[in-house]
Amino acid sequence: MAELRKIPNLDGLVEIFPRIFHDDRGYFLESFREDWLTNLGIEERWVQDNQSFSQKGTVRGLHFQHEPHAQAKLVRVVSGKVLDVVVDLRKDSPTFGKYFSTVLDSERFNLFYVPKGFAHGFAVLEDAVFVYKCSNYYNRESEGGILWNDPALGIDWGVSDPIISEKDKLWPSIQEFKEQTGGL
Ligand SMILES: Cc1cn([C@H]2C[C@H](O)[C@@H](COP(=O)(O)OP(=O)(O)O[C@H]3O[C@@H](C)C(=O)[C@@H](O)[C@H]3O)O2)c(=O)[nH]c1=O
Repeated sequence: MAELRKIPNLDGLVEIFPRIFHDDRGYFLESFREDWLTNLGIEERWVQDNQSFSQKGTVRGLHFQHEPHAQAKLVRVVSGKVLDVVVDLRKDSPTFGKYFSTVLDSERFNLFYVPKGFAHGFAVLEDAVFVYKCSNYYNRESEGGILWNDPALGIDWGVSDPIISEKDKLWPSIQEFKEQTGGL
């Protein structure tokens, strides 16, 4: 059985630690079970799987999609190690603007469930193949983000001077985001 852990103080986030079976051949694990989440009352319809590779020292994020294309995500690595980061952008959330980070690695193969309403990103601590399920299709026009290194977020990414896309250098601060949208 996998171990499920709700993240205290940030409602809606769940970390999942699958049971890993090692033997002479290698290892086996269940990398997805719908009932992990439905047992917690979380219903998602996963419609898209994504995979990316990133070199050590990369940061991707912090991303979300606006409604009606908002996405919940179920993220993990298949190789390497990342620091996965989410920021609560839910309009009426008492924890709006708060972040949570957790290490995802290919020893524990832990997964992280990120509901709609959060910005998501990760810093690559060891070259990583990152895979994730999404509950809505990619929609370029609905892409949004906030600036990964906005001092107001206070995120310790564990990398300095990262490899980062031009797009990700230009997202607004959380203050600008809040003024422009009020939240997700
Ligand atoms: C995310 C995505 C990108 N693309 C294309 C657009 C672009 O040409 C190329 C690379 O896109 P990006 O630079 O946005 O990729 P990336 O920075 O890896 O974007 C991802 O970052 C992480 C942190 C997330 O949370 C994801 O939801 C997603 O936003 O792939 C798709 O075709 N489908 C998709 O679902």
